[in-house]
Amino acid sequence: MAENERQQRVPSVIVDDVHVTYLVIGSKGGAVRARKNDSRWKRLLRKGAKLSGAGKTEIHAVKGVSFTAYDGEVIGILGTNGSGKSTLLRAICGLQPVSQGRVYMKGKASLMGVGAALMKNLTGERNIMMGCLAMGMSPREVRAKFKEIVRFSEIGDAVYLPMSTYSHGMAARLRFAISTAMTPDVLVIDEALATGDAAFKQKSRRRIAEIQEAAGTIFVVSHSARTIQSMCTRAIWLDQGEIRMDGPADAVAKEYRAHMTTIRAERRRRRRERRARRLAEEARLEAEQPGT
Ligand SMILES: Nc1ncnc2c1ncn2[C@@H]1O[C@H](COP(=O)(O)OP(=O)(O)OP(=O)(O)O)[C@@H](O)[C@H]1O
Repeated sequence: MAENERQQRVPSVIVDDVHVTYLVIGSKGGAVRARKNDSRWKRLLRKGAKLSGAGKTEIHAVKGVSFTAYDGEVIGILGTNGSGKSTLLRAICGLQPVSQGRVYMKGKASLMGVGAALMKNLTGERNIMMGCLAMGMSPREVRAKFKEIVRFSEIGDAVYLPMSTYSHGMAARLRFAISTAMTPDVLVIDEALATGDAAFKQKSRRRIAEIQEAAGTIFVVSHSARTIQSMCTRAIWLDQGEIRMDGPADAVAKEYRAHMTTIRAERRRRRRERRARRLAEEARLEAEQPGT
């Protein structure tokens, strides 16, 4: 990239050597020892979790992540389950305390999928009010935006019904409409684009483009390299809490896909080997049976 182009870019988020460690409390030493033999816990331990005899488990979910995001960038965060994507984005939004490092932010971040803030037993109308207030809008601003939010979410009169009566798609559309009601400096979208029909996806992409044009920065989390490739200008691949690759979305998505293909082939190979071993063992036992 040319030096003057680099100088013109305006940083919106600086993530500086960020670590996030979860402390899970509530198991006694014996239970901890028992969990060491549990395959799920073995997986966690491989990812950096530490078991302590005092009934505490430390999960080092994000390990020294550093990068600078710029205005106008749409950054995809890629990674397998448990690689730390959501944790990192929650830390960027200030919703997750970091155990080390810092996040510097120009302006305000809005985490799309204000799921935590929305309440199922309240109507869509009340949730629009609460969700927008939580994002820092004034009651007057919310009232002014109300119709637009309902129109965008396509839920019609259901806005006056409790959210518990909504389909998954209706709830997801309302969340998207609320979280993009104002143009945030930094918009964080966690897996939300997977929901909704093709037309709504198209509409949400247009809205994202509008935010991008308003010189904001957008982060998109997805398991799908294809989504990241089609929507993002840049991608960061997280692997076990660390950055494995950071670069143009096309290049990162391509590498990630190749890596996943290798992993899947390796899993298939191991499954075949396990099956062959089991069949061989069964055949051996059968051959040892008296009278066979
Ligand atoms: N609230 C929590 N308490 C304890 N551990 C957590 C918590 N949230 C996440 N973790 C652990 O932190 C690690 C990273 O999780 P995170 O949800 O950030 O990953 P992810 O890449 O977003 O996963 P997914 O794609 O499955 O949503 C995982 O090992 C997970 O078990």
